Amino acid sequence: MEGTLTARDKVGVQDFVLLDAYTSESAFVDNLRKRFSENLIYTYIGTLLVSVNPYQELGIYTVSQMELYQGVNFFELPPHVYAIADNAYRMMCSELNNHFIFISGESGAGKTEASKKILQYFAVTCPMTESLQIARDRLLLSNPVLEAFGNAKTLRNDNSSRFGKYMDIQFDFQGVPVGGHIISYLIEKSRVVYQNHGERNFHIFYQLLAGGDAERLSSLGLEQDPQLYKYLSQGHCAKESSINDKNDWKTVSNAFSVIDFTRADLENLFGIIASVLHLGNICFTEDKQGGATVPDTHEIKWIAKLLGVCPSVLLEALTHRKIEAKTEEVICPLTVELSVYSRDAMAKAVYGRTFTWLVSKINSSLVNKDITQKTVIGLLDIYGFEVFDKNGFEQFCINYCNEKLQQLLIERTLKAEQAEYEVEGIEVNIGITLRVMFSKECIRPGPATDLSFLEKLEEKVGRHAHFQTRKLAGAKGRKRIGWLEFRLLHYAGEVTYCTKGEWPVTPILTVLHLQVLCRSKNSILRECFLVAELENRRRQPTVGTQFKNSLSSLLEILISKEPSYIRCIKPNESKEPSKFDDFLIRHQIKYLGLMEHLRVRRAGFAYRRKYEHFLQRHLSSPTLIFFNIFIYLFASRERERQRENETKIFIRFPRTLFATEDAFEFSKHQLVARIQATYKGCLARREYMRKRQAATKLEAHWRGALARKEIKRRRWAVQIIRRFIKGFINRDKPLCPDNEEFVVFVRKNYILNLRYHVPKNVLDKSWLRPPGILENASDLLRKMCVRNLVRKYCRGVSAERKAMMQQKVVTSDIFRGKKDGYAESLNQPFAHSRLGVSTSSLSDGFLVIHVSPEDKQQKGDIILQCEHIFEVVTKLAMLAKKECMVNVVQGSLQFYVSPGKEGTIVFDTGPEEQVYKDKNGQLTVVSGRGA
Ligand SMILES: Nc1ncnc2c1ncn2[C@@H]1O[C@H](COP(=O)(O)OP(=O)(O)OP(=O)(O)O)[C@@H](O)[C@H]1O
Repeated sequence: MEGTLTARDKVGVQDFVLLDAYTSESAFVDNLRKRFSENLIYTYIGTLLVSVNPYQELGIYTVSQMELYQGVNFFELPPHVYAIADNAYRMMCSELNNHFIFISGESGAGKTEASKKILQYFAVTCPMTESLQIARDRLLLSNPVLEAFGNAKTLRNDNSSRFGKYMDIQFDFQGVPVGGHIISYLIEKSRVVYQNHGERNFHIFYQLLAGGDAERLSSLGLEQDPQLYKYLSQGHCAKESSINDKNDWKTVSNAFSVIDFTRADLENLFGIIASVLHLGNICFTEDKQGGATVPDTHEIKWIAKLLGVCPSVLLEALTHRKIEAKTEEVICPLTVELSVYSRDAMAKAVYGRTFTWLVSKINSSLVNKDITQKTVIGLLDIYGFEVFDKNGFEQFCINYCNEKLQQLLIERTLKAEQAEYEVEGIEVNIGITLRVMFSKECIRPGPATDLSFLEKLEEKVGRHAHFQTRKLAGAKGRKRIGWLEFRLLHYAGEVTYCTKGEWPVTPILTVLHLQVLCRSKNSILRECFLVAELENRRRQPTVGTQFKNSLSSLLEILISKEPSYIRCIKPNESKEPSKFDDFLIRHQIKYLGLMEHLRVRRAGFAYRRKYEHFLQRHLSSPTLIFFNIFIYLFASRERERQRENETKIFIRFPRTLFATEDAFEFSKHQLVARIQATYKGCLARREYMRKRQAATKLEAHWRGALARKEIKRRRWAVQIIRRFIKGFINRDKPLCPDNEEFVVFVRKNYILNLRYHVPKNVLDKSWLRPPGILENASDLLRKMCVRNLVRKYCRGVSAERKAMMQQKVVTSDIFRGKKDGYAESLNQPFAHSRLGVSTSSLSDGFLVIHVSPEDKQQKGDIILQCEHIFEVVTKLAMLAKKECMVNVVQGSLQFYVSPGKEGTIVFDTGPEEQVYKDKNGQLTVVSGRGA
């Protein structure tokens, strides 16, 4: 309903219950038309689905569509056949009860398609185990086989189901489809022998001829051309462009292999199909006695071969009949006309029972061997109400069935409605009169002639208000009813039935037929025609009684289940897409009882929802304001209707609901924003909490790891310290495990420290104090160090300095302790230059002793003259260990008189030796010329 409300302005209303003019058929049709023109073929009447055949593919049956509807509240999405299927399935799963979906409508309205869509929906959306896929495939593939044998092209539908079908899909407690069961109703056997112009026989005949290979056809004595067979060519449309028999044959052959048909089954089955075709081609001529005879027994032979019967017995069964008197039996020949009737009767019976066998064979392949099967959903695809120009026994049965089913619907729906209103404390006066039209006399075996049958009817049900014959009708109605007709007023309208010919009040099979068929070698036929039937022939129920019985058991099946309804409507007779024939649709609306149904739904209130659902949808702040007003209005208007156990809100006028809905629409954006914000907030909060938790966890882990590391470190430190202390305590002991580490550490440490404290020069006597255990080593090291320093020092001493030092040693030997000032002199280096001796190269006896003039007070160099200059100079040099200090100059030599003042001695040779000082103070020494 909510989905309905959303889209109501766009294309009509999606639920007829929301129509203002709900009593107007025109408004109903208008709404249907409006939606149909937009390809919206589905509309609800409450929970009933109205479907208009679109006659085109609309793309609304995709897997994504199925997923869309899966598990969604019925009213949340636009009407769809999937919504009905899903609703039934969910209810079945949650309440563990049985359901059925009743699909009705006239031929071509789309019932079979709807049931196929539902089956596909279950196949796709239900949970599935691998082993149960076979059951699912069989369920799906039973359809093409049933359609091949039970469907035919009619003027109204190229693939018209010519039988009613009820299919149970069985589910286990988990909602997995585990099996199925099919019940067929009233296959249209007359089609086997006769088709109207433009119609065909059952598809299987054409499929076999078109798709069967040459070998198979020849083994069945068949030709490919369907025109050669009388039973296939009466409708003059054996070949139909919209039907691909060859392809369909492939599908059916494949389906046969999936649903457990053995080779022998297929041989027998196609033997029967071929026999029916051969039967149709048997021609009778009149013999001299007026009896029927068969001039060409070609067909008889083939039938006898295929069915495994005796040809002469078969021939006799077709051309004779047995008259059973009290004591004797007489075989009488039939006329040509009766032989044709007999032949057709046999063909119909053979095909009809073979179809029943086929259904039971399919059922045995669908059977669920698992006894845990829990619930079922039934699909009832049954012919809708039929009103033709000429209505016979079949229409009577179909309409009887529809009447019964309508009765069931009314009982279930109305009672449910009424019960709901009562529970909710609301009074309803629906005013529906159930029209039970059929009494058992209508279909009771009666006399053989059509007229006497009618008279019997008049006698039994003549007083019934809804029954009329020409005799019973007043002067006005008389003209409209024929002598052999009767008229019934069904819930969907008047139908006039003709009793001529088609009312099989007695069994149509003769004893001779049964005798042939019971003894057939074809195992299918033997299963279909039991010998026991021959013996109990008189007690066999008529077709009508059989149908009535099967209908009663169907009703029993249905009564125990929860119903859902789909009403299919055919938009036009020409099978064209987008063509909406008002007249035709009105007619269907009428006989499908849709207006009646709508009236019932609207008799009380257009809208009823549980309070919580209603509030859930509308209780947002902007709508709340409106809602409050609305509640006030509602409460004041309906106050008298309040009862104690109210659980639902009922709104009578759609406009009130729409106004609420408009307010809802108006506030939708705000709502969406708020929902979005709340949702995002919720997501963000969740994310934040997640991160926070993660961070806390991470932090805890990290801290734990750090703490563990710290503990490890401390433990290690404690061990080290302990070992250190132990080592310290045992440090003086010989090297042992207790002190080894400590000693190594101390050594290492001492040596490392020592690096920074080694003496820098030979005079530095400092030394790092060693620990006790290292005293020896330290001593050795110190010595090595000193030696090293000394060596280094010695290497660094120049020869000059060495000489000076040697001189100092001599000085020491001479003066130490003997002469004052010696100690002070120690620091004063001896200058090399402080003492030098110079002589001239000439023969004079002069020598100059150079003394360094550092002190200004002191005198300068000493000039000496001696006789033994060579000896003096040599001894001086030797004394001073300074041979090199003797300087022998030529010409002149400089000397220091006093610091800063120099003098010069000029040496020269002359005739005589002389020493003189000139005016400048310059001293000149002249030595005599050598010899
Ligand atoms: N929902 C749909 N979408 C498209 N085409 C459809 C739909 N329903 C029916 N049709 C078309 O209409 C044709 C007739 O439908 P279908 O055979 O289901 O009718 P029916 O009511 O079962 O008729 P009958 O009572 O004769 O068996 C289908 O072959 C198909 O072409």
